[in-house]
Formats: sequence, C-alpha cells, structure tokens
Amino acid sequence: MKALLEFENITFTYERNGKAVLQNFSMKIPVGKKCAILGRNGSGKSTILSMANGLLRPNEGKLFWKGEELSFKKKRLIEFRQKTGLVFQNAEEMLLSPTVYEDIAYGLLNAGYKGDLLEKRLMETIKRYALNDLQDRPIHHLSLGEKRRVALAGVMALEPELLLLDEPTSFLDPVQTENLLNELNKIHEQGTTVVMATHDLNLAYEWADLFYVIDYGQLVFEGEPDQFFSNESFVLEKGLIVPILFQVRQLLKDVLELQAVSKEEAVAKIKEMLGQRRITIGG
Ligand SMILES: Nc1ncnc2c1ncn2[C@@H]1O[C@H](COP(=O)(O)OP(=O)(O)OP(=O)(O)O)[C@@H](O)[C@H]1O
Repeated sequence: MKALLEFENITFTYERNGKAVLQNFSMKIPVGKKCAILGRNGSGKSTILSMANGLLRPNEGKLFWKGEELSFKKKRLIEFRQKTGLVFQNAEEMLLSPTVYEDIAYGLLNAGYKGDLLEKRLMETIKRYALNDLQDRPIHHLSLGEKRRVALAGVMALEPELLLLDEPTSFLDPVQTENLLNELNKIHEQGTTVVMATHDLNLAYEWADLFYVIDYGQLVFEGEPDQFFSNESFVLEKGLIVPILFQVRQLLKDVLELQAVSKEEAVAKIKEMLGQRRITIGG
C-alpha cells in the first residue's frame, strides 16, 4: 500500500519536559482513501492532524511525504503545507477577513497567487463551493454551516492532495452535515485523500474506508471499520461505542437471514423506520 504521508516512530511533547502526547507513534495514510481518526478526548487526534500539516515538528522520529523525508526548511515546509490542507476544529474562528471574497483571496495571495491566476482560481473556487451569493457578505453575518463551507473552500482553493479535517461536523445540523459529507465525497472523487478526526461514530462508520484509532498517543487500531466494531469489548476499552448503524446492519443480517447487508441498505432501512433524513442517534 503506497503511503501518501507516513509518521515513523514519532515522539512529541508540547512543553519542555512535559508528558509526551505522541510516543513512538507510527501511521501510514494511503493515497486516495477516506480515513477517520477516532479516539477519546485528549487522545492526540488534533495533534496528529497539525503534524500532518507541518504545523508541529516532531521531537523525535520522521515524517515522509510520498516516501521522501519531510524537511522543515522554510521553503520546503511552505510547499508541503500547500499539499496538505487543514481545516481546523473551530474553522469559523480562522476566517479573519471582512468578506468571503477577501478571505479566499487572502489565502491565495499568501500562497503566492497573483494577477489573472489569482482571479481565475478565486472565481473557480467561489463557483465550485456555491459561494456566489455569499461572496460579499461579512463573515460574521454567516451561519456556522456557511462559515465551515467558506473555510473548506479557502483550503481547497490551494488544491491540496491531502485534506485534513478536525471534527468538521461538530454543531452542524443534520442537513448541513449531509451537505458537508456530499461535498467531501465530491472532493474525494476528484482525487484528494481525505482524513477526518471525529467523535461521530455513525458518521465515521457510514463515510470512512479506513479507521485509525488513537489512545493515549498510540495507534491502537488501523483497518476496516467493520473489523473494528466487530470487537465490542476492544471498542469500549478505547472509550468508544459501537454505533447504531453497525448494530442495525448486524440485526438486519440476522433477521433477514442474509449473508450481508450493505451500509446503504441499513441506512435506508433506518431512515424508513425513523422517517428521518439522517441518523443522529448516539455519538
Ligand atoms: N497547545 C497545547 N499545549 C499543551 N498541551 C496541549 C496543547 N494542545 C493539546 N495539548 C494536550 O495534548 C493532548 C492531546 O490533545 P489533542 O487536542 O491532540 O487531543 P484530541 O484527541 O484532538 O482531543 P479532543 O477529542 O478533545 O479534541 C491533551 O492532553 C491536550 O491537553
């Protein structure tokens, strides 16, 4: 499996002589997958995402981008940071420009775009993320869902190969959550590898191809979502729960005496039973 980004034996401490947040941490993110990083509060998920974006430098160990060791020299780091876009947990707080248009332009300017190229990319981004009606609006007049869309658009304007998202659906309503997932699926279909840290296990199960479970700064599971949730005692031990979607799939399989029930079939069945657009049960 070819790794896009690899963490190799990384140790990281925020404070001098402080407790290591990551210890001998190794993880490979393959090209072209939809990955979810899971783990209890404080397990190290945001730290991993910041390091994957070159914002934090390991105390020990190495990072590899497409097999090549990451250099922390300024120029190389700037190049690397453009290839790995990070949308922060409170993305809306990162929007500092007066308007949507200016915010996206600011990111492009910082990345060295100017003149016609800047204008072209700006217009493409505004169109692609359906921001036409919002472009001249002051950022503080936007809803949370709209602010998240602007933050995502700002990062995607730089066409990263790896998109990193820290709890992108927190505080979004079910419709906005669904819109965001549709957007992420489009981004993924166009060739971007997507990694999301989330506490929403139903969503992670429905969306991700690959799980990384972090506990106390260690990678304790890497693999398929079904494999992870099949071992309930392990899931509970890691401070997580088996989501309702997984349970319904197992139940339907038994009741209907089928070999397998796809996630899509299970989602459709739950929606039919609950008469809802999206599943919002459990964490
Ligand atoms: N800037 C910082 N300075 C010092 N310690 C920090 C800093 N940021 C995070 N930590 C500590 O590092 C550990 C891991 O934090 P991190 O935010 O990576 O966890 P997380 O899994 O993303 O948590 P959550 O699910 O609550 O967002 C925690 O103990 C946290 O207190």
